[in-house]
Amino acid sequence: VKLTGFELIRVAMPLVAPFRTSFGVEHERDVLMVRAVTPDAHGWGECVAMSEPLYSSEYVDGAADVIRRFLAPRLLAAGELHPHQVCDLLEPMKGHRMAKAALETAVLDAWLRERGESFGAHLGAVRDRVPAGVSVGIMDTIPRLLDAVDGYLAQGYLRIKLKIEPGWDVEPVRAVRERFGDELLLQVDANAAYTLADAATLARLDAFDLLLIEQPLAEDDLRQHAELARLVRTPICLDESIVSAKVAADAIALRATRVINIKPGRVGGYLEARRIHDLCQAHGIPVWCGGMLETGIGRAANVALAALPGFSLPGDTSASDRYYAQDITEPFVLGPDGHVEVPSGPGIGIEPVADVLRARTTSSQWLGA
Ligand SMILES: O=C(O)CCC(=O)N[C@@H](C(=O)O)c1ccccc1
Repeated sequence: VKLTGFELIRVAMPLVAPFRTSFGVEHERDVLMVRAVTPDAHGWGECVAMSEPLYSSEYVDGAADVIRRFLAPRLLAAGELHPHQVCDLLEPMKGHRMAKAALETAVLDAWLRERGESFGAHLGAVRDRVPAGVSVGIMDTIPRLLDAVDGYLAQGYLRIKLKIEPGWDVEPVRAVRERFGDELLLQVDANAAYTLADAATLARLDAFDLLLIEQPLAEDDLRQHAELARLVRTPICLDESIVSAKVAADAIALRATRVINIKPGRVGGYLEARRIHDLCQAHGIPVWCGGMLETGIGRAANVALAALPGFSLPGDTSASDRYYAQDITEPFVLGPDGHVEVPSGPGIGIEPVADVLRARTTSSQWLGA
């Protein structure tokens, strides 16, 4: 593609309800969107960085700054470039994977729209709809948690993921398992809130036939997760730790993980996400698509990724109304079978609704070639 420039757009996205995890409560997302413009098309990328560096070291103002000052100029200086060259062009700049992912996705989306090829087709999707799981935050009381889970199951979600943290783990999980029965696909996400000293507590979760325990220990605790995996029967799934295919290979070799949550923003983009998918398939490691409360822009690309053959577990590819009363795009909805449809149009196959984007935009900046 021949890039004429990038537009950085910040949008304010109020959440339908506060979303509480082990690192805090979110009421609104301040989302950085990247629009890549070429003479014949434009493409979209959503940066998944949060407002504060709580999930990882990245945060939305930092992502905008590193794109403005260091990353976009390199791509604009390249003139003509293939989307598959973006990660090599940006490699000299260390880290900032969520910022890089947004740029690569926008360039890839523009290139695909020019060619009339869908994101799913390009990545190797084998399905036109994917099973939807839902992430349930930490609640004030167990009755409130049970009501929330009941509501999501009534909407048709096929898998429940419960956020846990020390003090909110065994009892809430027991209550959900007892209330909704043994058939319910149930997993937990600790967001790195535990240490090896908590192994006995985490082992008590083995009683509830969970699909997996997600990221119980710190992001850089690969060896410790391998040790925990010998003390706990439930499969360990890594999220924050898996920042690249290289680290995924180490985690698999160390037996630190038996399932991997793939988040394109965390690993630097959808092309690296596909490399991790391919690596995991080679090792018989199931993967699923994680979520970062994306708007319909990021959601569209995630749903396409979740349609690849190795994505054998429902992902956090919920409907738009899980987080937003009004999405920036036409909303993703849950079908009667608890699945979400993979967009089939060129590129990510969806566009922001112009007047919603305008109404939600808090700032925009043009970075010209
Ligand atoms: O459904 C979604 O998009 C969110 C799923 C979810 O729980 N995301 C968690 C996570 O740790 O995976 C998260 C929430 C907020 C910020 C970062 C991460």
